[in-house]
Amino acid sequence: MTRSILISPSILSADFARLGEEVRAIDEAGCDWVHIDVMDGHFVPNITIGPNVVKALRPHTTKVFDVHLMISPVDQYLEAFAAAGSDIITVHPEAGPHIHRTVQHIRSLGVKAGVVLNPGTPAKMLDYLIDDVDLILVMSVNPGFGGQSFIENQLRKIEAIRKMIDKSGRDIHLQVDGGIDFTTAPKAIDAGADVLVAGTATFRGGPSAYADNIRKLRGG
Ligand SMILES: O=C(CO)[C@@H](O)[C@H](O)COP(=O)(O)O
Ligand SMILES: [Fe+2]
Repeated sequence: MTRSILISPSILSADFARLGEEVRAIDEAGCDWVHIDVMDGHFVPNITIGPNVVKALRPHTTKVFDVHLMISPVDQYLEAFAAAGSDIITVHPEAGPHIHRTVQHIRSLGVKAGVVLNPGTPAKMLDYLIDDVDLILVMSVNPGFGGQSFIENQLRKIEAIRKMIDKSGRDIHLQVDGGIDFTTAPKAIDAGADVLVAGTATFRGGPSAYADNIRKLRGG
């Protein structure tokens, strides 16, 4: 089955001094979504950006803002990220006491809800969430940093989740994040992913290379 592949560049690898320009450059280069990694130095050992930056970037593109929250506790920040212009908010089950309630909360804000599985988290935990999410994200690195190596055994998890999604009959995106490059992208696609997050592989080579990088990641 051929499904269309979406590319969501992680702006973690962009030039932070020129973030607005970088977002416009990946938009013009043909990205589908913009992946925004939010880290708090507590849930993960790195600190990135908050809702004010998301809001400041919003006028630079009309593309989907795919916001990956790596903050704990997460619930108290959902309103701010929704109001800042997020289209999808993706949360880790370990980032709050009640993942099902968190997902319902995100949807109540008029935003699509994603759930993300760390490399050590089994697909099984989706059994009672799959009916309530719009996106499932498989981390193919441990969260916290760009530029890490793809963990190959996550391909089995992607395959298993693809079967769960197809069986559910629901329209759910299956996203993969971490170590996606021109070699690992086709493996993730073959396993059943339809949204690829790529930071290092999109931004490598500077703005003149973005369009080519995105096209190659998509398999073109
Ligand atoms: O969420 C994360 C890391 O925690 C990712 O979105 C990375 O930022 C992806 O970077 P690359 O592995 O593509 O460089
Ligand atoms: Fe991410």
